[in-house]
Amino acid sequence: MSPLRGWPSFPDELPDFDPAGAPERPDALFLAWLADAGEHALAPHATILSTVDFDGVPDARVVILKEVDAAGWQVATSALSPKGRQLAANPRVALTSFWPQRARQVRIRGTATPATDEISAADFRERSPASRVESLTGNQSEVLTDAAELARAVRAAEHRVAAEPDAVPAGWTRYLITADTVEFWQGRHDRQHIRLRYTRQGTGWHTERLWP
Ligand SMILES: Cc1cc2nc3c(=O)[nH]c(=O)nc-3n(C[C@H](O)[C@H](O)[C@H](O)COP(=O)(O)O)c2cc1C
Repeated sequence: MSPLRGWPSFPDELPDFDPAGAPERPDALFLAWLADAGEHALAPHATILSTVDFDGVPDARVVILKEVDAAGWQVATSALSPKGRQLAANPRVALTSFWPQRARQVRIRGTATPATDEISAADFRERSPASRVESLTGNQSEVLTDAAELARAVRAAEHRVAAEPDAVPAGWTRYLITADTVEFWQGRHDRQHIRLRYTRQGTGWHTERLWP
């Protein structure tokens, strides 16, 4: 038997989820689950952003959620990065959050829209100096052939952050992800997992249960 089968997926104690009592809006339920996850997990606001590349092939990576409200889910990245270029060509995305300590998954499908330059710049300036250095270092996801070149670029970025604390790298962008569907999955040990999907309908949301 594969040794991978031995690992437990979820803790013994799982939270309950009553879809009948779920809020009318998915952002409200997401925020409630996020707050709950924050009491049990590191980085509950880390989520997987899936995009589609120029050949129609899916791509995915972890990003941090910056804001969630009735408008949607916000993330930030460089528009010059692979994912940024993919978003410019095809704004259709998915977000997937997974909180194993609570046996909860949320799947969002929607569209990403870049925020204004002012909002994106403000996002960047709120970041810690270390993460500003990281972004100002640039060349994200390019092939690194010489580690010394990275060290030089990091030093240059550190000098820049110290000399120009308001500097914003070209392309830094906040994206608002407007959801079309949001599905909440609550795992259960009896495998009768509880799934509730919200689908946008006019100005409101339609909800339906899904089979496990
Ligand atoms: C916990 C965690 C949080 C991350 N947060 C972000 C983020 O908010 N924005 C970002 O651009 N990359 C973030 N990254 C890095 C991305 O996963 C990815 O490596 C990078 O953005 C390059 O992706 P791309 O080549 O698809 O553009 C994070 C990675 C981890 C593991």
